[in-house]
Amino acid sequence: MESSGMVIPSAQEPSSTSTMSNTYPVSPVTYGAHDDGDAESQREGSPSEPIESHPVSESSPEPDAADDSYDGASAESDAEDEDAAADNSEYDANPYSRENSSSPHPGRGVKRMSSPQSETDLIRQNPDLYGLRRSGRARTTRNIADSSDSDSDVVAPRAKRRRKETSQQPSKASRSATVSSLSESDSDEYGGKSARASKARRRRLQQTASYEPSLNEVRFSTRTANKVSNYNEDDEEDEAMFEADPEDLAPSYWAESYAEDTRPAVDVVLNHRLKEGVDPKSQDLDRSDFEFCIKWQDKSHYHATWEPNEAMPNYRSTRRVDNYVRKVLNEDIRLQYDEDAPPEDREKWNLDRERDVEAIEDYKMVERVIGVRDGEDGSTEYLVKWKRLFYDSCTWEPEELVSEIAQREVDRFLDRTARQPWSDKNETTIATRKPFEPIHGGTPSFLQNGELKDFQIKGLNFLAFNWVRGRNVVLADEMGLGKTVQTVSFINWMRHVRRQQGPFIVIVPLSTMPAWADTFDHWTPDLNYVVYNGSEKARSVLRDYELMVDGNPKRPKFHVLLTTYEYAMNDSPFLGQFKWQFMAVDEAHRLKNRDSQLYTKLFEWKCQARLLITGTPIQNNLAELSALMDFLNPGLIDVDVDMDLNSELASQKLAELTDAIQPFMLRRTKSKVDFLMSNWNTTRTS
Ligand SMILES: Nc1ncnc2c1ncn2[C@@H]1O[C@H](COP(=O)(O)OP(=O)(O)OP(=O)(O)O)[C@@H](O)[C@H]1O
Repeated sequence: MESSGMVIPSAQEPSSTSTMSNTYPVSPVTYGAHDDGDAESQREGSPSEPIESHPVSESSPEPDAADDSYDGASAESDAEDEDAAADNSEYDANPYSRENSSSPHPGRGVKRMSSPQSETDLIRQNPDLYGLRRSGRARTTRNIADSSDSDSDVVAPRAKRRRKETSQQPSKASRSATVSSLSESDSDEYGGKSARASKARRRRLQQTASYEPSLNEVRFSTRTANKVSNYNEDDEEDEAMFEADPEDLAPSYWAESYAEDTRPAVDVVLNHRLKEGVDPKSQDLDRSDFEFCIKWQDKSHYHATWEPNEAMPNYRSTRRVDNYVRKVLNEDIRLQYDEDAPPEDREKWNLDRERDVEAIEDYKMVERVIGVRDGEDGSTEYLVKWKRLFYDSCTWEPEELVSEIAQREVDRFLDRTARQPWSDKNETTIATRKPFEPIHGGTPSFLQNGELKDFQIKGLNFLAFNWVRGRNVVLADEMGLGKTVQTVSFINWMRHVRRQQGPFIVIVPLSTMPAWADTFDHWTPDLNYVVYNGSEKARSVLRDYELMVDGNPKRPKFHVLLTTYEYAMNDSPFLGQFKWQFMAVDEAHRLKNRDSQLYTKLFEWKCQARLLITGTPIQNNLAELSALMDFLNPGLIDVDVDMDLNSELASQKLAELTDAIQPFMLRRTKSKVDFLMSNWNTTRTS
């Protein structure tokens, strides 16, 4: 048992919606498989209807080890047509669909990055559409908050100048974008002072994460971003906030008069409470009646302490406390005691505070132990990654403490260190792999906490069958049918049945990253996956501690690296050093342009097996289809991208093309698998 419960801070990415063209019939072509196929039968390439007149169709995915093809074809249902048409109308109706790039690379021709706020709006307003029509499954368990370090710097000496600089970057509001409806719904709901304070509260609390403007970093968390506040942060209009705190200034500022100040420095004020004995009904409360929960600079949230107001002279950077008092405490007092304060303001304020406090408790929980060293006094120290914080917030902590609060994570770390992934070379090499043996008899034991549906086991068999054959495929099930679950199952099949321990890489859009992490956590808790994201500093910590033994990419120490397109492209020189056993690309229609940077970079990586995952395998034209097919199996399928779709021969040619593609693509629709969402709940055991 190695990892669990990863938190997903991540990079904010450009919108993934694509520009539609009319070079191809509007209805997306679908390839699919009946879910009711005979377990032993297998049909190879039965012709289907022409692509332009009908969605193409389906086959039984039941594998047969003796055959070279896993599936056959037949016409997809009319229902599929309707789904497709509905999808397209959605597309056309959405303004973002035409404006934003399908390529995450910002520098390409007509393509451009959406503003982060637009991205946020798009996610929130169109959860299905974002990421090109993923399912409507709830993705609200984790949300995005920015990870800019400017939060904690805002009252620092050079804050004013910095702020001007950062205004050249994507706006701070943009960086604070969140997919949570909660985070945005209140913008107009409450006015006046409390609204401004509320806005400030929504800014993040996490401290001092270094910010990478180029990646426009954001954070996923298990809670809404607006639960995370930085009470030390300023309102835009509050210029006084930018005055330098002399205590924060660099030593050189004071030249000769400087003497080292060793007092502890306030990093963030996390909370406040009335001192013991103070009457809460008192009408003239002020800051002297309160204690403040202080997170100290260079220390984790775990070591935050309660300090009375009169203790502040003992500390540095207390301007942050002043700011907190002005912006949070005073507002809190006003809302609690002013009878004229609107009740809805008070209610919202209290809810926000509760959420903030909950979030802070998470920051005190050990998510992973990632390193060990001898401390200065010879005692052992562990490097701790804290829950919901990026890797650049890792801190070295004494062994006694970590053992006391997270012995399980210590054990997991030691276990990972002692048993590095090892793969069976006979299975790694395609020529020496054992024949395929389909999974029968229900959910395999290498999956935990749930039961796969029959059609998902067939999907798993489809992936496994083709892997054994050395063929790369597309999993194109309709949204919500469990493509993520099937892919995660397949990865664990490789590990447990074929003794392949990676490294595997899963490249996904930002919006689906939390769902991926949840799926790994839930179904394969024995698998060590690492979420590769965060600022340059965070990724540097990741590289130093989580990925390789002795810095050697030939000796990976993780099973799966989960990342986004942005990081994959940005860190391609590093990530391209690994010899990937398997690469899965989610929302893979992003690879429809073979000239895009994402396509060319991923294509260059050494990778033995590839899987494309998409609910909309073919959208516009044959060139896109050709690009996808060549990404998987270069040169294997000859797609005539210049085909005249109006010619007499078009139907026949398209039917032939359909046959050629069919073995490489599995698509089922909800109507075909008799899909009932409520079934999930009854089958899950936890
Ligand atoms: N066998 C199962 N048992 C319980 N829950 C399941 C099962 N299969 C899928 N789910 C749940 O259904 C939801 C959708 O699954 P998943 O995300 O894997 O689908 P998907 O095809 O990848 O969807 P999308 O195209 O929207 O990404 C998830 O919440 C997942 O946990």
